[in-house]
Amino acid sequence: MSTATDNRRKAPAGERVADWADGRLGIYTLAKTNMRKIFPDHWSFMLGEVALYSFIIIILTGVYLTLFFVPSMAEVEYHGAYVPMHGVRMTEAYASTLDINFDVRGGLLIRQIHHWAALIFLASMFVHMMRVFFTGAFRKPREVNWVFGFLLFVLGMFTGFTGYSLPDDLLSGTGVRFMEGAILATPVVGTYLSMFLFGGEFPGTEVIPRFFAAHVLLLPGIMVGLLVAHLILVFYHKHTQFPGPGKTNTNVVGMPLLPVYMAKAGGFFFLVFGVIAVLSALFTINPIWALGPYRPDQVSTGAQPDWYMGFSEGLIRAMPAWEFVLPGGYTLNLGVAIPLVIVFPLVLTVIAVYPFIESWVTGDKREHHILDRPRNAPTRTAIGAAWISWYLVMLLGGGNDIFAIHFDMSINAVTWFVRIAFFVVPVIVFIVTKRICLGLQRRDRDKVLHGREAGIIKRLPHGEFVEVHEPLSQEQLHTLTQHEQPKPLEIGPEVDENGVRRKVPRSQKLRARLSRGWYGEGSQIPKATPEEFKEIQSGHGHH
Ligand code: HEM
Ligand code: HEM
Repeated sequence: MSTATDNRRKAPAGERVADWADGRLGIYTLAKTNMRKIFPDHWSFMLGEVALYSFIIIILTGVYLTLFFVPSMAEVEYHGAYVPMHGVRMTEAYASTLDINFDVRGGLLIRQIHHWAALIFLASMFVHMMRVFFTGAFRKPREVNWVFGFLLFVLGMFTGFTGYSLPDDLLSGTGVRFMEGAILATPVVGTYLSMFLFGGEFPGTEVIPRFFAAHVLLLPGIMVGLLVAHLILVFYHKHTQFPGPGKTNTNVVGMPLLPVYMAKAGGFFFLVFGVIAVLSALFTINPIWALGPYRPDQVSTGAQPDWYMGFSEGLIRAMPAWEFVLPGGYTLNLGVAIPLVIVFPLVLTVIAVYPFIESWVTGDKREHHILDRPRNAPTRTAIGAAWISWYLVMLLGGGNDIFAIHFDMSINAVTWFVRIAFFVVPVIVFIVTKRICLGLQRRDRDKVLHGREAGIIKRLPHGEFVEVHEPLSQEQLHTLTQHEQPKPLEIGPEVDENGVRRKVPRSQKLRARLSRGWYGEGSQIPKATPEEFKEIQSGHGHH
């Protein structure tokens, strides 16, 4: 007679491991609720993924660099593999970075991958942020996730800056000097802050070890925490989707996370890694051996920060060198304080709180899971475009010397152009973008009412030529007409029917005025009404 135990077939090994884990971690319930989670498909949703994958690549390569990099400002005489530097006195930080390039196996490639991945990481974050901005994906309930993302962007900038400074070469030292200047220009506390950061007079012997701790531990640690929170929120809110048939504020149309999305994401990771590796293998970045070690009394020509710091560099180069000595001998360096201590943080703050500003102006407190087509939010799109143009102008300002040399122009002419463009270009771009959006809305309206121009010309029996218009499909009609066209906020009459004045706070008046700019006449083209559509369809007014 056989026992019950003999009869029971042994479960496959994988299932047994899963059972074991489920008993302790509850993975079945977790997987059941999340594995079939739907992800909508659109190429622009891959931008966040590029940021994610380049961040992973940065961490992997960073760990390798940490094995060989020596974060010390102690002076040594170089005798490594790079002969032209033999006998030169330098810090251990610089010497160890030379060693990473010339003595460590794979060191140069890993260093290049780390640097290229950093540039792509910040660029992808920037473009991802623009995607979120232009489609209105930051609206309720995602405002907090916008703030998390914003913090990732700022921390990414500073992590990049501290990393860039670690090799202690002439270029990066010049960047640290720039930062010291900004700190010193801060009224009242500047000198104390600088002394605190550098552990005494610039450059001292402390800044590299301190930047190292911040670069490999503190800042990436905070970033990993924020990133986890960011992705949990993406999961929790579910992803937004572009308007289309069957897509509503209460559903998500797309592919399940497992297996489709996971397979795609895995492949995409290797694609991003591959592109960064090819870039790093082919194009030299930051050849510190050609720059030499940092010395405070030297600056090389054409010194440039990485692109994401170019905005602040432009601000400072365009600003006139205003400096006043106050009674009592206190120097106020407005030429540095205005751009770096006031304008730069102010710009960052406005970006951080933008979702709250917009919802205050529009009075829109509803949840949005369907994205805006940028043309249907002309004011927001125009603000975004104006901001990008402003950023580019400042980037040009940050490279004024490079432009002057390459285009054989006077550096003063470039600087004056940037000063004027700083005020003029964003205004022009704002107006032009808004008009383009309205033009596109008008085209949508025409397409809805009259169909798509087919490009086929027909001659009627009485001799008239007409162009054939093809009607749009139901899906296309839905996409072009699903958006709402809210009315601007009204504050109502200031005097009631009994002649009693109602006090309207100034902030409400400002809000109403801004709301008119957002939704009022001239900011949206009324979409075709069902009546207009029916009339055209029934044959009247057709051409
Ligand atoms: C370390 C940097 C970042 C990573 C790795 C990251 C990653 C992601 C990923 C993978 C998604 C989902 C897919 C997508 O929509 O692209 C996402 C969504 C989102 N991200 Fe980021 N992000 C980063 C930075 C930012 C920044 C700088 C912002 C804005 C300031 C931001 C705001 C958002 C918002 C609001 C969503 C939700 C969008 C939606 O549901 O449509 N993120 N992020
Ligand atoms: C957002 C994250 C990060 C960014 C944007 C970033 C960026 C950079 C940049 C631009 C450099 C200068 C590279 C060069 O010499 O050309 C650098 C250097 C360095 N990074 Fe990072 N990094 C990040 C995270 C990390 C992490 C997590 C680690 C370690 C676990 C790390 C370790 C290092 C080391 C040791 C160096 C100095 C060696 C060298 O300059 O080649 N980094 N980093």
